[in-house]
Amino acid sequence: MSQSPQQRKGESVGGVWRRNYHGYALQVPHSFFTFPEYPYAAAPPELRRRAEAEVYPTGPLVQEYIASYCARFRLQRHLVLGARVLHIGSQPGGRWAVRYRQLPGGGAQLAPSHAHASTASTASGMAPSPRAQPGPAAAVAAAAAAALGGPQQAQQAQQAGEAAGGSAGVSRQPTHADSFLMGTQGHVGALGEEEGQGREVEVVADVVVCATGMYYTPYVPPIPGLASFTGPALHVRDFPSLDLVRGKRVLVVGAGKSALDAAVAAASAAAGAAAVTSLFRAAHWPLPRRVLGLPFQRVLYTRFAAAMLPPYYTAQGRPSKALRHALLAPLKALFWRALQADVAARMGLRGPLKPGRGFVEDMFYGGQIQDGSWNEAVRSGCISAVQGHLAAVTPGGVRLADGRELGCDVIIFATGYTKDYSLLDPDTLRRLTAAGGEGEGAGGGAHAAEATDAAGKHGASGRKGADGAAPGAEGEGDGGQAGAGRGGGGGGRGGSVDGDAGSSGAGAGAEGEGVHLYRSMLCPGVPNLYFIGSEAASLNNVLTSGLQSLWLLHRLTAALALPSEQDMEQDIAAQRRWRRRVMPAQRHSSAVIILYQQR
Ligand SMILES: NC(=O)C1=CN([C@@H]2O[C@H](COP(=O)(O)OP(=O)(O)OC[C@H]3O[C@@H](n4cnc5c(N)ncnc54)[C@H](OP(=O)(O)O)[C@@H]3O)[C@@H](O)[C@H]2O)C=CC1
Ligand SMILES: O=C(O)C(=O)Cc1c[nH]c2ccccc12
Repeated sequence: MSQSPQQRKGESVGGVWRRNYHGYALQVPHSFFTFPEYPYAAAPPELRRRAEAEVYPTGPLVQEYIASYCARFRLQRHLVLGARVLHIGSQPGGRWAVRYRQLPGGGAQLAPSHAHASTASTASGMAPSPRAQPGPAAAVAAAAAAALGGPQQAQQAQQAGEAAGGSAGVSRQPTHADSFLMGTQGHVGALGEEEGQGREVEVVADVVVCATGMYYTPYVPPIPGLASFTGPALHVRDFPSLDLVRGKRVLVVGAGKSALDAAVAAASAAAGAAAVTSLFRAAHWPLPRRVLGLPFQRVLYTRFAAAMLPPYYTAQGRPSKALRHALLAPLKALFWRALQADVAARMGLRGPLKPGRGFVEDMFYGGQIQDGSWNEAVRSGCISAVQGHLAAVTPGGVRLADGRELGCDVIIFATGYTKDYSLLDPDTLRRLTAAGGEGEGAGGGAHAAEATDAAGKHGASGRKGADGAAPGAEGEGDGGQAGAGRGGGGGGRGGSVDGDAGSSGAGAGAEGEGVHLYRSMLCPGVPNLYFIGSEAASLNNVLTSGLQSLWLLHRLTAALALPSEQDMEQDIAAQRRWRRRVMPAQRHSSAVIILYQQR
């Protein structure tokens, strides 16, 4: 099996917006993907003009916007570029020792004396330190920027002449970093070949903020025979150029946003592919840009939509809320049925293209805005849509569970992302995965069911809950999930698929339903470690990260006191029970906020 093409670029900020699949673009209007303190109207005229012309901007434009944001708030001063974090270990006194490798050509070194805002070092983010206060706008802004993508942010400005290191020696920097924001160079996949090179550096930080993103570490299911495939097999994130598919029979695995977009790109006339097949195990509800005669956001980004949801976990045990929701149940069912009917009609969803789950339950997978191109391409025969379960890869294609064989020359796995917190020391990792209490017959706070196990449950839930308003009606079954600590299934590291299941294992539970945190941001019993963006999926991620940054700012300036550890544990446990009842089990279910963002 051949390697996927690697795209090597200079460093810059932007995470997933810096490089992704061919033709990727923002699925929401750019006004919903904007730092509150930096509307497009405040951007330089050239960027502003281009954004005005693109309500749904292309990925590179979003990346430029993020870079422009960094320039505006002069965040370069706080960035360490081309730094690959190797280990984050807790130290006595609640501090963290962060060890990283400064990659050759990897940009600027940490220069504490030049740092203006006093911030603590992070794996790939930053946080204001309690000691000397940065201007809130800059601090919050920087943290929000860090939350945008993968491990991550860098800025070209400091790059010149910094062919850092070259030798593999270990240097111990000053033991206390005043302030910096750390980022690796591009995707992890691009770094593998540099393993063993560069200078190792260790710094001690008061606070670590993990802002490594929800969608950074590619997930490729462990499929037998993958290594025997003769053509390229890659994760969708490594599909930046149509050259890969010219004249080829292309198989795209998955039915999420990336999968449908990649299939449309591969089936375009410009790509000149010989054939394109979308293979998926279950269809998801597409969300058209207009629903019920209105722009989608006028319907779904509202308190009305929030009121139509199953009650939030905080309503548990409150009779008045329970009564209100019981009274509203018929209206909720009606509303979601009307919405589903409208979407199904608008997008021509029939047969296997019509999702079995109700709209609300399905949104817990992440949701996706579609402009109808994929459905149109399927209708016109440019894409063949095949529903089935991938059982094995053969040298010339794939075999499905029902025995069908599909021949193909290229496989694009648009099978989503996982988390990898294996940089954290084992004790911290154990605490993270145990948050909210262990037990309940499910093997700990973070399950380690593989996606396929989770699919078993999805399959079982099948066509129930079609009214979408009461997905909880399926009961609390945790069946099929067991045993924390399985790290399998995270192949695809190195940018291509090597079939080496388990190579990137998250170590403890990130293959299951994720880590359950207090307010999606911290783990009781693990002081000075915060998560921004990497454990929260909403329908407005920049805003969510921005709000989390503000919260953190108040927390670190001691303006905000936390509840007791016991109360936080109880809150996490209540939330986890509710999630298991209301949401389908999947890799990100501990982090899903989605439509509840309005509450
Ligand atoms: N422009 C934008 O703003 C974009 C935003 N996004 C967002 O990023 C997030 C991630 O999207 P995406 O990259 O599409 O990933 P998703 O996780 O949403 O989708 C992964 C897909 O892979 C399938 N899959 C996973 N494991 C297996 C397996 N073992 N066998 C078969 N199929 C499997 C899933 O199937 P199943 O559903 O059955 O589990 C699903 O169809 C989403 O929230 C999306 O909205 C993504 C792209 C662009
Ligand atoms: O803020 C973003 O990055 C988003 O695109 C959020 C998002 C994820 N899934 C969605 C489904 C419908 C609308 C927005 C989103």
